[in-house]
Amino acid sequence: MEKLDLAIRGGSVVLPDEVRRMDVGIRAGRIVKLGDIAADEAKEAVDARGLHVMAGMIDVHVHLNEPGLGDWEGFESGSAALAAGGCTAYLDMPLNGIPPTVTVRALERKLAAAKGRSVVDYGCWGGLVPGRLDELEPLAAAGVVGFKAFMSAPGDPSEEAFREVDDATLLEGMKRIARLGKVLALHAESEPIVARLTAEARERLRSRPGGGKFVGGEFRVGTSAADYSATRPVEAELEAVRRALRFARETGCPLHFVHISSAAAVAAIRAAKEEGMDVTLETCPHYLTLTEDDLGRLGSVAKCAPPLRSEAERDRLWEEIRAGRIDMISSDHSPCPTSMKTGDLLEAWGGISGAQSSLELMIDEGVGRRGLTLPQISRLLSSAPAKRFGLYPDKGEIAVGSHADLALVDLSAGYTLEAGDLYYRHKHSPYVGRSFSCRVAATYSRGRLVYRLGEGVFPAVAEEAAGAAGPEGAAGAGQWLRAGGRPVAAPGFRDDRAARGRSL
Ligand SMILES: NC(=O)NC(NC(N)=O)C(=O)[O-]
Ligand SMILES: [Zn+2]
Ligand SMILES: [Zn+2]
Repeated sequence: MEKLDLAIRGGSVVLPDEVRRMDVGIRAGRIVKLGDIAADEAKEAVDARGLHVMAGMIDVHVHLNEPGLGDWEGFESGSAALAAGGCTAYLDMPLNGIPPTVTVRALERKLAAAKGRSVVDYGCWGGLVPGRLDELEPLAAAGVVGFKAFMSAPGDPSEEAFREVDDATLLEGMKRIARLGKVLALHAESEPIVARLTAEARERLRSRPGGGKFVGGEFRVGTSAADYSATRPVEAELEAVRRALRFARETGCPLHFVHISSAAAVAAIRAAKEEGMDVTLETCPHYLTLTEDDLGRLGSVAKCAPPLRSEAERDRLWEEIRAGRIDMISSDHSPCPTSMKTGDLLEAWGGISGAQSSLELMIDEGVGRRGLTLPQISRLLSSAPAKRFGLYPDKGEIAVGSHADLALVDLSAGYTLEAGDLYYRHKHSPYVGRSFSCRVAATYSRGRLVYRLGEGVFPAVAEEAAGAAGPEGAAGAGQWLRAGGRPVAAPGFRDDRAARGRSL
């Protein structure tokens, strides 16, 4: 019998329904054995006693900004941060690179930028934007995992940047994406509501030259956290979610709602699921661990859209998680130069740098304080994303036959996150200064050590790096996860369109 390449011994392995002490045997990048492994069975062994062994997180929502905006983030720094956070695969959004991924040519440029430079595996979203409907089919054929549309303005107003959809584009896009068998991911906030409230907030700011206003007896200059949040109320999210669900009901388009921030939106989506619609949703660690008060305290480093909400809303989202009504967790890592995170809250970049902290936050808060189990966390971070986006059974669970994509987590290694711990190109994050009760100790991608605490990120072994080095010299062995075929329908989806006589 050929020897195992690696045995990870003595860890507590997080399986779909239980946590069990066992060894994990790896050969040729896959898990080939779960159970006791003798010392001479493997070429190499890692002592994982005292650690939990989890399936690597699959982050379905990150913005790595290449090509074009590599000075914001890039495949090397972004994927290194993900690896250090226990993430072994990610799906890159069609913005904020230049050009955005809305044509096959742009996808090719993105893939060229990523090739040999990502530490872990990655897939790519294509974009649904006005005027580019005919690009959907070629993009699907080229292997995008699905399409993403913004229902509100994405923040970069420049000519060549990604544009939000109008309703006609959204409706026609859904018809076509349904025919292509892909999922449409939506940033759901109502542009009419947000644009009007933002214009009014700007007007108020201008009419207070050099001045400010009294907030709770305290004189403040500029936009407060409450002012900013009021420009993007829960109603704006709910209206967009409802409209998108209505269009999806008409067109049969599978939907995935990104970064849902309110229990009301979760409830609307749940009702659609109960109707049998093919729809899923994600929320992000920041909506579960931070509130509007943190935005007030931290400033624009914690600015995002939809905005951080109240403590009550955060607690309701945890209830939704506990009840199994939130399908998955993504980071929505939306980095930028730190200089864009200064100035007035209304004008600062909207987006949180969080890719490195998702798994630790979910364990720290979810398991440590909210009574969730590790298998529940693992479903949210790994198996649900893998199943929804066609990566299962290669990825998403610890099972014989799966890729050896693993995060080794120390549940008793408390630490305080410092800016210097971050692998992002720009070392800001609302979690700097936060104390965590656990820490990722090591990450394996297809059986290859890509991160070890205290040692750092290992982009690739020398042979793999040869010929694959990017412009900056470092190389990553992460592979492009080219999508093919139909994704798996959302849990509970009943394909009774034919029975209802609906024509697409
Ligand atoms: N242009 C962006 O990257 N926006 C992102 N920004 C956030 N979420 O604040 C997003 O996903 O909407
Ligand atoms: Zn968004
Ligand atoms: Zn995003």
